[in-house]
Amino acid sequence: MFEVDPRSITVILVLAALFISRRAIRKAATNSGKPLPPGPPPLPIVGNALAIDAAAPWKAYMEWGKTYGDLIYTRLLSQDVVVINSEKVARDLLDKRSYNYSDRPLLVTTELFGWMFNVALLRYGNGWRQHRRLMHDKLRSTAALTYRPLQMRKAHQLLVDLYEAPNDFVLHLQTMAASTIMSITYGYETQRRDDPLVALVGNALVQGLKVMTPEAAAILGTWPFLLYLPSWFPGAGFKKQAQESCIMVNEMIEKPFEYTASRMASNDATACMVSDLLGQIKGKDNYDGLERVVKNVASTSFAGGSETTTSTFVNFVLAMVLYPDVQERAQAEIDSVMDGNRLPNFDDRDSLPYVEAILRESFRWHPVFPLGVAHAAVSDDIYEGYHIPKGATVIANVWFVLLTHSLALYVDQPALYRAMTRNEAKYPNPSQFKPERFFTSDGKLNDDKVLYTFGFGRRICVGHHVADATVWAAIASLLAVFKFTKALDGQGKEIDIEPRWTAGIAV
Ligand code: HEM
Repeated sequence: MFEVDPRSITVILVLAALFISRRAIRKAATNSGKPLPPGPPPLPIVGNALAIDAAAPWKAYMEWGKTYGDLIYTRLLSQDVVVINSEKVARDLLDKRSYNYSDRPLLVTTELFGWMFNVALLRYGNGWRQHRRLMHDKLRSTAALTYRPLQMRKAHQLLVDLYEAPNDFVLHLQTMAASTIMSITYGYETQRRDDPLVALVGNALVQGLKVMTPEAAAILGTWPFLLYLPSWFPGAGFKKQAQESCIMVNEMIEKPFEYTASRMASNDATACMVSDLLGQIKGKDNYDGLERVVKNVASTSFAGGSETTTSTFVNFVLAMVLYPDVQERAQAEIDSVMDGNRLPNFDDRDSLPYVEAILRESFRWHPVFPLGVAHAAVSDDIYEGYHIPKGATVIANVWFVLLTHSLALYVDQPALYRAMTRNEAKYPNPSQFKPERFFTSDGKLNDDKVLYTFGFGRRICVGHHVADATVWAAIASLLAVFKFTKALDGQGKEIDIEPRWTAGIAV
Protein backbone atom coordinates (compact mmCIF):
# COMPACT_ATOMS: atom_id res chain seq x y z
CA MET A 1 0.00 0.00 0.00
CA PHE A 2 1.41 3.40 -0.79
CA GLU A 3 2.04 5.75 2.07
CA VAL A 4 0.32 9.02 2.81
CA ASP A 5 2.46 11.06 5.19
CA PRO A 6 0.58 11.94 8.43
CA ARG A 7 1.60 15.62 8.07
CA SER A 8 -0.41 15.89 4.91
CA ILE A 9 -3.55 14.26 6.29
CA THR A 10 -4.92 17.49 7.78
CA VAL A 11 -4.47 19.27 4.48
CA ILE A 12 -6.12 16.37 2.72
CA LEU A 13 -9.11 16.31 5.06
CA VAL A 14 -9.72 20.03 4.75
CA LEU A 15 -9.55 19.93 0.98
CA ALA A 16 -11.64 16.79 0.97
CA ALA A 17 -14.56 18.61 2.50
CA LEU A 18 -14.85 20.50 -0.77
CA PHE A 19 -15.62 17.26 -2.54
CA ILE A 20 -18.33 16.08 -0.19
CA SER A 21 -21.05 18.41 -1.34
CA ARG A 22 -20.37 17.34 -4.94
CA ARG A 23 -20.93 13.75 -3.89
CA ALA A 24 -24.13 14.51 -2.02
CA ILE A 25 -25.57 16.22 -5.09
CA ARG A 26 -24.65 13.27 -7.29
CA LYS A 27 -26.26 10.74 -4.97
CA ALA A 28 -29.48 12.65 -4.71
CA ALA A 29 -29.65 12.79 -8.47
CA THR A 30 -29.12 9.07 -9.09
CA ASN A 31 -31.12 7.36 -6.40
CA SER A 32 -34.29 7.05 -8.54
CA GLY A 33 -36.54 6.76 -5.52
CA LYS A 34 -35.30 3.28 -4.57
CA PRO A 35 -33.17 2.72 -1.50
CA LEU A 36 -29.57 1.67 -1.70
CA PRO A 37 -28.95 -1.88 -0.45
CA PRO A 38 -28.62 -2.07 3.33
CA GLY A 39 -25.22 -1.57 4.88
CA PRO A 40 -23.26 -0.15 7.79
CA PRO A 41 -23.78 3.56 8.42
CA PRO A 42 -20.96 5.52 6.77
CA LEU A 43 -18.87 8.15 8.58
CA PRO A 44 -18.53 11.59 7.03
CA ILE A 45 -15.78 11.78 4.40
CA VAL A 46 -14.28 8.32 4.87
CA GLY A 47 -17.51 6.35 4.52
CA ASN A 48 -16.88 2.82 5.82
CA ALA A 49 -13.19 2.77 4.91
CA LEU A 50 -11.96 2.74 8.53
CA ALA A 51 -13.92 -0.42 9.34
CA ILE A 52 -12.13 -2.42 6.67
CA ASP A 53 -8.92 -4.24 7.49
CA ALA A 54 -6.90 -3.91 4.29
CA ALA A 55 -5.14 -7.21 5.07
CA ALA A 56 -8.42 -9.16 5.11
CA PRO A 57 -11.22 -6.92 3.77
CA TRP A 58 -13.58 -9.85 3.14
CA LYS A 59 -13.89 -10.37 6.90
CA ALA A 60 -15.60 -6.99 7.35
CA TYR A 61 -17.80 -7.78 4.35
CA MET A 62 -18.69 -11.12 5.89
CA GLU A 63 -19.48 -9.58 9.28
CA TRP A 64 -21.73 -7.02 7.60
CA GLY A 65 -23.27 -9.87 5.62
CA LYS A 66 -24.48 -11.41 8.87
CA THR A 67 -26.38 -8.23 9.70
CA TYR A 68 -27.32 -6.84 6.32
CA GLY A 69 -27.63 -9.91 4.09
CA ASP A 70 -26.49 -10.90 0.64
CA LEU A 71 -26.26 -7.49 -0.96
CA ILE A 72 -24.58 -4.71 0.97
CA TYR A 73 -23.91 -1.09 0.20
CA THR A 74 -20.78 0.50 1.65
CA ARG A 75 -18.81 3.56 0.81
CA LEU A 76 -15.05 3.68 0.49
CA LEU A 77 -14.36 7.41 0.72
CA SER A 78 -16.41 8.71 -2.22
CA GLN A 79 -16.67 5.40 -4.07
CA ASP A 80 -19.95 3.46 -4.00
CA VAL A 81 -19.17 -0.17 -3.26
CA VAL A 82 -21.70 -2.97 -3.48
CA VAL A 83 -20.66 -6.27 -1.91
CA ILE A 84 -22.30 -9.54 -2.94
CA ASN A 85 -22.30 -12.21 -0.28
CA SER A 86 -24.13 -15.06 -2.00
CA GLU A 87 -23.65 -17.05 -5.14
CA LYS A 88 -27.29 -16.56 -6.14
CA VAL A 89 -26.95 -12.77 -6.18
CA ALA A 90 -23.55 -13.04 -7.90
CA ARG A 91 -25.14 -15.19 -10.63
CA ASP A 92 -28.18 -12.89 -10.92
CA LEU A 93 -26.08 -9.77 -11.35
CA LEU A 94 -22.66 -10.72 -12.69
CA ASP A 95 -23.78 -13.62 -14.93
CA LYS A 96 -27.39 -12.91 -15.93
CA ARG A 97 -26.95 -9.13 -16.14
CA SER A 98 -23.40 -9.38 -17.39
CA TYR A 99 -24.12 -6.64 -19.95
CA ASN A 100 -24.38 -4.20 -17.04
CA TYR A 101 -21.74 -5.56 -14.66
CA SER A 102 -18.73 -6.24 -16.89
CA ASP A 103 -17.03 -2.93 -16.40
CA ARG A 104 -14.09 -2.46 -14.04
CA PRO A 105 -13.88 0.33 -11.50
CA LEU A 106 -11.89 3.30 -12.64
CA LEU A 107 -8.77 2.95 -10.52
CA VAL A 108 -6.62 6.01 -11.03
CA THR A 109 -3.68 3.96 -9.81
CA THR A 110 -3.97 1.72 -12.88
CA GLU A 111 -2.91 4.48 -15.22
CA LEU A 112 -0.57 6.13 -12.77
CA PHE A 113 1.40 2.92 -12.25
CA GLY A 114 1.43 1.96 -15.93
CA TRP A 115 -1.01 -0.97 -15.72
CA MET A 116 -3.42 0.15 -18.43
CA PHE A 117 -2.08 -2.65 -20.63
CA ASN A 118 -3.60 -5.31 -18.37
CA VAL A 119 -6.71 -6.89 -19.88
CA ALA A 120 -8.12 -7.68 -16.43
CA LEU A 121 -8.20 -3.95 -15.64
CA LEU A 122 -9.48 -2.60 -18.96
CA ARG A 123 -12.80 -0.79 -18.89
CA TYR A 124 -15.68 -2.62 -20.62
CA GLY A 125 -15.86 -1.65 -24.28
CA ASN A 126 -14.36 -2.29 -27.69
CA GLY A 127 -10.75 -2.07 -26.53
CA TRP A 128 -11.36 -4.78 -23.93
CA ARG A 129 -13.32 -6.89 -26.45
CA GLN A 130 -10.45 -6.79 -28.94
CA HIS A 131 -7.92 -7.89 -26.31
CA ARG A 132 -10.19 -10.53 -24.82
CA ARG A 133 -10.96 -12.03 -28.24
CA LEU A 134 -7.27 -12.63 -28.97
CA MET A 135 -6.69 -14.17 -25.55
CA HIS A 136 -9.78 -16.33 -25.81
CA ASP A 137 -8.61 -17.60 -29.19
CA LYS A 138 -5.36 -18.85 -27.68
CA LEU A 139 -6.65 -20.01 -24.29
CA ARG A 140 -10.13 -21.46 -24.90
CA SER A 141 -10.79 -25.11 -24.06
CA THR A 142 -9.72 -26.59 -27.41
CA ALA A 143 -6.64 -24.34 -27.70
CA ALA A 144 -5.69 -25.25 -24.13
CA LEU A 145 -5.45 -28.93 -25.14
CA THR A 146 -2.44 -28.14 -27.32
CA TYR A 147 -0.43 -27.03 -24.28
CA ARG A 148 -0.80 -30.34 -22.45
CA PRO A 149 2.52 -31.92 -23.52
CA LEU A 150 4.29 -28.72 -22.43
CA GLN A 151 2.44 -28.68 -19.10
CA MET A 152 3.36 -32.29 -18.43
CA ARG A 153 7.01 -31.64 -19.33
CA LYS A 154 7.08 -28.73 -16.86
CA ALA A 155 5.47 -30.90 -14.17
CA HIS A 156 8.18 -33.52 -14.65
CA GLN A 157 10.85 -30.85 -14.42
CA LEU A 158 9.25 -29.84 -11.12
CA LEU A 159 9.72 -33.40 -9.86
CA VAL A 160 13.43 -33.29 -10.70
CA ASP A 161 13.87 -29.86 -9.08
CA LEU A 162 12.08 -30.99 -5.95
CA TYR A 163 14.13 -34.19 -5.74
CA GLU A 164 17.37 -32.23 -6.01
CA ALA A 165 16.50 -29.47 -3.51
CA PRO A 166 13.32 -30.28 -1.51
CA ASN A 167 13.78 -27.38 0.91
CA ASP A 168 13.36 -24.89 -1.94
CA PHE A 169 9.90 -26.23 -2.72
CA VAL A 170 8.22 -22.81 -2.94
CA LEU A 171 10.81 -21.64 -5.44
CA HIS A 172 10.25 -24.77 -7.54
CA LEU A 173 6.49 -24.28 -7.50
CA GLN A 174 6.95 -20.66 -8.58
CA THR A 175 9.31 -21.77 -11.33
CA MET A 176 6.85 -24.37 -12.63
CA ALA A 177 4.01 -21.80 -12.77
CA ALA A 178 6.13 -19.06 -14.33
CA SER A 179 7.93 -21.32 -16.73
CA THR A 180 4.72 -22.94 -18.01
CA ILE A 181 3.05 -19.64 -18.80
CA MET A 182 6.28 -18.16 -20.24
CA SER A 183 6.56 -21.08 -22.65
CA ILE A 184 2.89 -20.91 -23.64
CA THR A 185 3.07 -17.17 -24.19
CA TYR A 186 6.56 -16.45 -25.52
CA GLY A 187 8.02 -19.88 -26.34
CA TYR A 188 10.67 -18.96 -23.81
CA GLU A 189 12.39 -21.63 -21.71
CA THR A 190 13.12 -20.18 -18.31
CA GLN A 191 16.26 -20.92 -16.35
CA ARG A 192 15.67 -23.16 -13.35
CA ARG A 193 16.75 -20.40 -10.98
CA ASP A 194 17.06 -16.63 -11.14
CA ASP A 195 15.65 -16.26 -14.61
CA PRO A 196 16.07 -12.61 -15.63
CA LEU A 197 12.72 -12.32 -17.45
CA VAL A 198 10.79 -14.00 -14.66
CA ALA A 199 12.45 -11.63 -12.17
CA LEU A 200 11.49 -8.66 -14.33
CA VAL A 201 7.85 -9.64 -14.36
CA GLY A 202 7.86 -10.65 -10.70
CA ASN A 203 9.18 -7.24 -9.62
CA ALA A 204 6.66 -5.32 -11.69
CA LEU A 205 3.89 -7.49 -10.30
CA VAL A 206 4.93 -7.02 -6.69
CA GLN A 207 5.12 -3.26 -7.16
CA GLY A 208 1.76 -3.18 -8.94
CA LEU A 209 -0.13 -5.30 -6.43
CA LYS A 210 1.12 -3.14 -3.56
CA VAL A 211 -0.65 -0.10 -4.89
CA MET A 212 -3.46 -1.21 -7.13
CA THR A 213 -5.90 -1.85 -4.34
CA PRO A 214 -9.33 -0.21 -4.24
CA GLU A 215 -8.19 1.56 -1.05
CA ALA A 216 -5.21 3.24 -2.72
CA ALA A 217 -7.26 4.06 -5.78
CA ALA A 218 -10.10 5.42 -3.62
CA ILE A 219 -7.78 7.90 -1.89
CA LEU A 220 -6.48 9.28 -5.17
CA GLY A 221 -9.85 9.05 -6.89
CA THR A 222 -11.55 10.96 -4.09
CA TRP A 223 -8.87 13.58 -3.80
CA PRO A 224 -7.40 13.87 -7.28
CA PHE A 225 -5.43 16.99 -6.31
CA LEU A 226 -2.95 14.55 -4.69
CA LEU A 227 -1.98 13.54 -8.20
CA TYR A 228 -0.77 17.05 -8.90
CA LEU A 229 1.43 17.42 -5.85
CA PRO A 230 5.17 17.29 -6.58
CA SER A 231 6.73 14.00 -5.49
CA TRP A 232 8.80 15.76 -2.77
CA PHE A 233 5.56 16.97 -1.09
CA PRO A 234 4.94 15.12 2.21
CA GLY A 235 2.71 12.16 1.46
CA ALA A 236 3.22 12.25 -2.28
CA GLY A 237 6.02 9.66 -2.32
CA PHE A 238 3.67 7.39 -4.26
CA LYS A 239 4.49 9.46 -7.34
CA LYS A 240 8.07 8.25 -7.24
CA GLN A 241 6.83 4.67 -6.80
CA ALA A 242 4.55 5.25 -9.76
CA GLN A 243 7.43 6.41 -11.98
CA GLU A 244 9.47 3.35 -11.02
CA SER A 245 6.48 1.11 -11.66
CA CYS A 246 5.97 2.55 -15.17
CA ILE A 247 9.59 1.77 -16.05
CA MET A 248 9.30 -1.79 -14.73
CA VAL A 249 6.00 -2.39 -16.50
CA ASN A 250 7.41 -1.16 -19.77
CA GLU A 251 10.34 -3.58 -19.48
CA MET A 252 7.97 -6.37 -18.53
CA ILE A 253 5.99 -5.78 -21.71
CA GLU A 254 8.89 -5.21 -24.08
CA LYS A 255 11.70 -7.56 -23.06
CA PRO A 256 9.98 -10.97 -23.40
CA PHE A 257 8.26 -9.75 -26.55
CA GLU A 258 11.63 -8.76 -28.06
CA TYR A 259 12.87 -12.27 -27.30
CA THR A 260 10.10 -13.91 -29.36
CA ALA A 261 10.26 -11.30 -32.14
CA SER A 262 14.01 -11.76 -32.57
CA ARG A 263 13.65 -15.57 -32.61
CA MET A 264 10.99 -15.18 -35.29
CA ALA A 265 13.28 -12.91 -37.29
CA SER A 266 15.90 -15.64 -37.30
CA ASN A 267 13.27 -18.31 -38.09
CA ASP A 268 13.92 -20.16 -34.93
CA ALA A 269 10.89 -19.31 -32.75
CA THR A 270 9.00 -22.06 -30.95
CA ALA A 271 5.25 -21.93 -31.68
CA CYS A 272 3.62 -19.89 -28.93
CA MET A 273 0.84 -17.38 -28.33
CA VAL A 274 2.92 -14.39 -29.44
CA SER A 275 4.33 -16.01 -32.58
CA ASP A 276 0.85 -17.24 -33.59
CA LEU A 277 -0.75 -13.84 -33.04
CA LEU A 278 2.03 -11.99 -34.84
CA GLY A 279 1.54 -14.38 -37.76
CA GLN A 280 -2.19 -13.58 -37.76
CA ILE A 281 -1.74 -9.80 -37.88
CA LYS A 282 1.09 -9.80 -40.44
CA GLY A 283 0.35 -7.46 -43.33
CA LYS A 284 -2.74 -5.94 -41.70
CA ASP A 285 -3.34 -2.21 -42.14
CA ASN A 286 -3.16 -1.25 -38.52
CA TYR A 287 -0.11 -3.43 -37.76
CA ASP A 288 1.42 -1.19 -35.07
CA GLY A 289 -1.84 -0.89 -33.15
CA LEU A 290 -2.41 -4.63 -33.35
CA GLU A 291 1.16 -5.37 -32.27
CA ARG A 292 0.50 -3.28 -29.15
CA VAL A 293 -2.57 -5.44 -28.45
CA VAL A 294 -0.48 -8.60 -28.82
CA LYS A 295 2.10 -7.21 -26.40
CA ASN A 296 -0.65 -6.38 -23.92
CA VAL A 297 -2.34 -9.76 -24.01
CA ALA A 298 1.01 -11.53 -23.71
CA SER A 299 2.10 -9.61 -20.63
CA THR A 300 -1.38 -9.97 -19.14
CA SER A 301 -1.11 -13.75 -19.53
CA PHE A 302 2.09 -13.85 -17.58
CA ALA A 303 0.96 -11.39 -14.94
CA GLY A 304 -2.42 -13.17 -14.59
CA GLY A 305 -1.21 -16.73 -14.71
CA SER A 306 1.96 -17.00 -12.67
CA GLU A 307 1.20 -15.80 -9.15
CA THR A 308 -2.32 -17.25 -9.18
CA THR A 309 -1.10 -20.70 -10.16
CA THR A 310 1.76 -20.61 -7.65
CA SER A 311 -0.64 -19.75 -4.82
CA THR A 312 -2.86 -22.69 -5.72
CA PHE A 313 0.17 -25.02 -5.72
CA VAL A 314 1.26 -23.78 -2.31
CA ASN A 315 -2.27 -24.27 -0.95
CA PHE A 316 -2.19 -27.82 -2.24
CA VAL A 317 1.18 -28.65 -0.63
CA LEU A 318 0.09 -27.16 2.67
CA ALA A 319 -3.10 -29.23 2.57
CA MET A 320 -1.14 -32.43 1.91
CA VAL A 321 1.06 -31.77 4.95
CA LEU A 322 -1.88 -30.93 7.19
CA TYR A 323 -4.14 -33.72 5.95
CA PRO A 324 -1.99 -36.87 5.58
CA ASP A 325 -5.08 -39.09 5.20
CA VAL A 326 -6.11 -37.17 2.10
CA GLN A 327 -2.63 -37.56 0.68
CA GLU A 328 -2.57 -41.30 1.38
CA ARG A 329 -5.95 -41.85 -0.22
CA ALA A 330 -4.88 -39.98 -3.35
CA GLN A 331 -1.63 -41.92 -3.56
CA ALA A 332 -3.45 -45.22 -3.19
CA GLU A 333 -5.74 -44.18 -6.07
CA ILE A 334 -2.77 -43.22 -8.27
CA ASP A 335 -0.90 -46.45 -7.42
CA SER A 336 -3.91 -48.56 -8.31
CA VAL A 337 -4.29 -46.90 -11.73
CA MET A 338 -0.57 -46.61 -12.60
CA ASP A 339 0.42 -49.99 -11.13
CA GLY A 340 3.29 -48.10 -9.52
CA ASN A 341 5.37 -48.12 -12.71
CA ARG A 342 4.62 -44.89 -14.57
CA LEU A 343 3.63 -41.28 -14.03
CA PRO A 344 0.06 -40.09 -14.57
CA ASN A 345 -0.81 -38.22 -17.73
CA PHE A 346 -3.91 -36.38 -18.91
CA ASP A 347 -5.42 -39.58 -20.34
CA ASP A 348 -5.63 -40.86 -16.76
CA ARG A 349 -7.57 -37.89 -15.49
CA ASP A 350 -11.02 -39.52 -15.60
CA SER A 351 -9.67 -42.56 -13.76
CA LEU A 352 -8.45 -40.43 -10.84
CA PRO A 353 -11.60 -38.91 -9.30
CA TYR A 354 -10.08 -38.39 -5.87
CA VAL A 355 -7.18 -36.42 -7.38
CA GLU A 356 -9.83 -34.39 -9.23
CA ALA A 357 -11.59 -33.68 -5.94
CA ILE A 358 -8.28 -32.54 -4.43
CA LEU A 359 -7.85 -30.13 -7.34
CA ARG A 360 -11.29 -28.61 -6.75
CA GLU A 361 -10.71 -28.39 -3.01
CA SER A 362 -7.35 -26.67 -3.64
CA PHE A 363 -9.21 -23.95 -5.55
CA ARG A 364 -11.97 -23.73 -2.92
CA TRP A 365 -10.13 -24.01 0.39
CA HIS A 366 -8.40 -20.62 0.27
CA PRO A 367 -9.28 -18.93 -3.01
CA VAL A 368 -6.52 -16.95 -4.63
CA PHE A 369 -8.90 -14.03 -5.17
CA PRO A 370 -11.00 -13.99 -1.99
CA LEU A 371 -12.90 -11.00 -3.33
CA GLY A 372 -12.71 -11.96 -6.99
CA VAL A 373 -11.69 -9.05 -9.20
CA ALA A 374 -13.98 -6.06 -8.74
CA HIS A 375 -16.59 -5.47 -11.42
CA ALA A 376 -18.41 -2.16 -11.93
CA ALA A 377 -21.95 -1.20 -12.91
CA VAL A 378 -22.22 0.37 -16.37
CA SER A 379 -25.64 1.95 -15.65
CA ASP A 380 -27.99 2.46 -12.73
CA ASP A 381 -29.82 -0.77 -11.93
CA ILE A 382 -32.58 -2.01 -9.65
CA TYR A 383 -32.25 -5.40 -8.01
CA GLU A 384 -34.80 -6.81 -5.58
CA GLY A 385 -36.05 -3.26 -5.03
CA TYR A 386 -32.61 -1.81 -4.32
CA HIS A 387 -30.83 0.82 -6.33
CA ILE A 388 -27.34 -0.05 -7.56
CA PRO A 389 -25.74 3.19 -8.69
CA LYS A 390 -24.05 3.57 -12.05
CA GLY A 391 -20.29 3.31 -11.60
CA ALA A 392 -20.55 1.38 -8.30
CA THR A 393 -17.71 -1.02 -7.64
CA VAL A 394 -19.26 -4.49 -7.35
CA ILE A 395 -17.33 -7.00 -5.30
CA ALA A 396 -18.23 -10.69 -5.17
CA ASN A 397 -17.12 -11.87 -1.76
CA VAL A 398 -16.07 -15.26 -3.08
CA TRP A 399 -14.59 -16.19 0.24
CA PHE A 400 -17.96 -15.81 1.86
CA VAL A 401 -19.80 -17.32 -1.10
CA LEU A 402 -17.62 -20.38 -0.74
CA LEU A 403 -18.48 -20.66 2.90
CA THR A 404 -22.15 -19.94 2.62
CA HIS A 405 -22.77 -20.81 -1.00
CA SER A 406 -26.32 -22.13 -1.34
CA LEU A 407 -27.49 -20.94 2.04
CA ALA A 408 -29.03 -17.82 0.62
CA LEU A 409 -31.23 -19.93 -1.61
CA TYR A 410 -32.96 -21.43 1.37
CA VAL A 411 -32.65 -18.88 4.13
CA ASP A 412 -33.84 -15.34 3.92
CA GLN A 413 -34.39 -14.72 7.60
CA PRO A 414 -31.51 -12.62 8.91
CA ALA A 415 -31.65 -14.37 12.28
CA LEU A 416 -31.28 -17.80 10.72
CA TYR A 417 -28.68 -16.51 8.33
CA ARG A 418 -26.61 -15.27 11.24
CA ALA A 419 -26.80 -18.65 12.89
CA MET A 420 -25.43 -20.42 9.83
CA THR A 421 -22.71 -18.30 8.38
CA ARG A 422 -20.83 -21.45 7.52
CA ASN A 423 -22.75 -23.44 4.99
CA GLU A 424 -22.87 -26.83 6.60
CA ALA A 425 -25.39 -27.88 3.97
CA LYS A 426 -23.11 -27.37 1.00
CA TYR A 427 -19.60 -27.45 2.45
CA PRO A 428 -19.63 -29.05 5.90
CA ASN A 429 -16.71 -27.76 8.00
CA PRO A 430 -15.74 -25.32 5.28
CA SER A 431 -12.38 -24.40 6.81
CA GLN A 432 -11.24 -28.02 6.51
CA PHE A 433 -9.60 -29.45 3.40
CA LYS A 434 -12.06 -32.20 2.53
CA PRO A 435 -12.06 -33.51 -1.07
CA GLU A 436 -14.86 -35.93 -0.10
CA ARG A 437 -17.31 -33.01 -0.30
CA PHE A 438 -17.15 -33.26 -4.09
CA PHE A 439 -18.63 -36.76 -4.21
CA THR A 440 -22.29 -37.70 -4.36
CA SER A 441 -23.67 -40.30 -1.95
CA ASP A 442 -23.14 -43.01 -4.59
CA GLY A 443 -19.43 -42.18 -4.81
CA LYS A 444 -19.47 -40.20 -8.09
CA LEU A 445 -17.90 -36.78 -8.55
CA ASN A 446 -20.59 -34.11 -8.28
CA ASP A 447 -20.91 -31.25 -10.75
CA ASP A 448 -19.54 -28.51 -8.46
CA LYS A 449 -16.33 -27.45 -10.20
CA VAL A 450 -16.08 -24.30 -8.03
CA LEU A 451 -15.87 -22.33 -11.24
CA TYR A 452 -16.75 -19.11 -9.42
CA THR A 453 -13.22 -19.06 -7.97
CA PHE A 454 -12.39 -18.01 -11.55
CA GLY A 455 -14.95 -15.21 -11.56
CA PHE A 456 -18.23 -14.42 -13.25
CA GLY A 457 -19.98 -13.42 -16.46
CA ARG A 458 -18.15 -11.92 -19.39
CA ARG A 459 -15.10 -11.19 -17.25
CA ILE A 460 -14.61 -14.79 -16.10
CA CYS A 461 -10.93 -15.78 -16.11
CA VAL A 462 -9.97 -16.31 -19.71
CA GLY A 463 -7.07 -18.56 -18.65
CA HIS A 464 -9.05 -20.98 -16.52
CA HIS A 465 -8.72 -23.98 -18.85
CA VAL A 466 -4.96 -23.54 -18.92
CA ALA A 467 -4.79 -22.95 -15.17
CA ASP A 468 -6.88 -26.02 -14.44
CA ALA A 469 -4.64 -28.25 -16.57
CA THR A 470 -1.38 -26.82 -15.19
CA VAL A 471 -2.53 -27.38 -11.62
CA TRP A 472 -3.77 -30.89 -12.40
CA ALA A 473 -0.47 -31.85 -14.08
CA ALA A 474 1.49 -30.65 -11.06
CA ILE A 475 -0.60 -32.22 -8.33
CA ALA A 476 -1.04 -35.59 -10.06
CA SER A 477 2.74 -35.78 -10.71
CA LEU A 478 3.68 -34.65 -7.20
CA LEU A 479 1.31 -37.13 -5.54
CA ALA A 480 2.66 -39.95 -7.69
CA VAL A 481 6.25 -39.40 -6.53
CA PHE A 482 6.51 -37.52 -3.24
CA LYS A 483 5.10 -37.67 0.22
CA PHE A 484 4.71 -34.26 1.83
CA THR A 485 5.32 -34.25 5.59
CA LYS A 486 6.08 -31.76 8.32
CA ALA A 487 9.75 -30.87 8.77
CA LEU A 488 11.58 -32.46 11.74
CA ASP A 489 13.45 -30.61 14.47
CA GLY A 490 16.91 -31.52 15.82
CA GLN A 491 15.35 -34.28 17.98
CA GLY A 492 13.51 -35.80 15.04
CA LYS A 493 10.16 -34.41 16.23
CA GLU A 494 7.69 -32.95 13.77
CA ILE A 495 7.58 -29.16 13.75
CA ASP A 496 4.02 -27.93 14.08
CA ILE A 497 2.63 -25.66 11.39
CA GLU A 498 0.39 -22.72 12.06
CA PRO A 499 -1.06 -21.90 8.65
CA ARG A 500 -1.50 -18.23 7.81
CA TRP A 501 -2.69 -16.71 4.60
CA THR A 502 -1.98 -13.28 3.25
CA ALA A 503 -4.76 -11.10 1.87
CA GLY A 504 -4.56 -12.94 -1.43
CA ILE A 505 -5.01 -10.84 -4.48
CA ALA A 506 -7.77 -8.32 -4.03
CA VAL A 507 -8.10 -5.90 -6.91
C1 HEM B 1 -5.23 -20.80 -10.49
C2 HEM B 1 -5.09 -19.89 -11.42
C3 HEM B 1 -6.02 -18.74 -11.69
C4 HEM B 1 -7.04 -18.22 -10.93
C5 HEM B 1 -7.54 -18.71 -9.57
C6 HEM B 1 -7.60 -17.11 -11.66
C7 HEM B 1 -8.67 -16.35 -11.22
C8 HEM B 1 -9.18 -15.26 -11.90
C9 HEM B 1 -10.28 -14.45 -11.45
C10 HEM B 1 -11.06 -14.65 -10.16
C11 HEM B 1 -10.47 -13.48 -12.38
C12 HEM B 1 -11.51 -12.35 -12.32
C13 HEM B 1 -12.77 -12.75 -13.04
C14 HEM B 1 -13.87 -11.72 -12.88
O1 HEM B 1 -13.62 -10.53 -13.05
O2 HEM B 1 -15.01 -12.10 -12.55
C15 HEM B 1 -9.50 -13.66 -13.42
C16 HEM B 1 -9.40 -12.87 -14.54
C17 HEM B 1 -8.46 -13.07 -15.51
N1 HEM B 1 -7.54 -14.09 -15.60
FE1 HEM B 1 -7.29 -15.57 -14.29
N2 HEM B 1 -6.91 -16.96 -12.82
C18 HEM B 1 -5.95 -17.94 -12.90
C19 HEM B 1 -5.07 -18.17 -13.94
C20 HEM B 1 -5.01 -17.45 -15.09
C21 HEM B 1 -4.17 -17.74 -16.23
C22 HEM B 1 -3.26 -18.96 -16.35
C23 HEM B 1 -4.36 -16.74 -17.14
C24 HEM B 1 -3.75 -16.55 -18.51
C25 HEM B 1 -3.09 -17.44 -19.17
C26 HEM B 1 -5.33 -15.83 -16.59
C27 HEM B 1 -5.78 -14.69 -17.20
C28 HEM B 1 -6.80 -13.89 -16.73
C29 HEM B 1 -7.27 -12.70 -17.41
C30 HEM B 1 -6.73 -12.11 -18.71
C31 HEM B 1 -8.31 -12.18 -16.65
C32 HEM B 1 -9.14 -10.94 -16.94
C33 HEM B 1 -10.37 -11.29 -17.74
C34 HEM B 1 -11.17 -10.04 -18.11
O3 HEM B 1 -11.15 -9.07 -17.36
O4 HEM B 1 -11.81 -10.08 -19.15
N3 HEM B 1 -5.71 -16.29 -15.35
N4 HEM B 1 -8.73 -14.77 -13.12
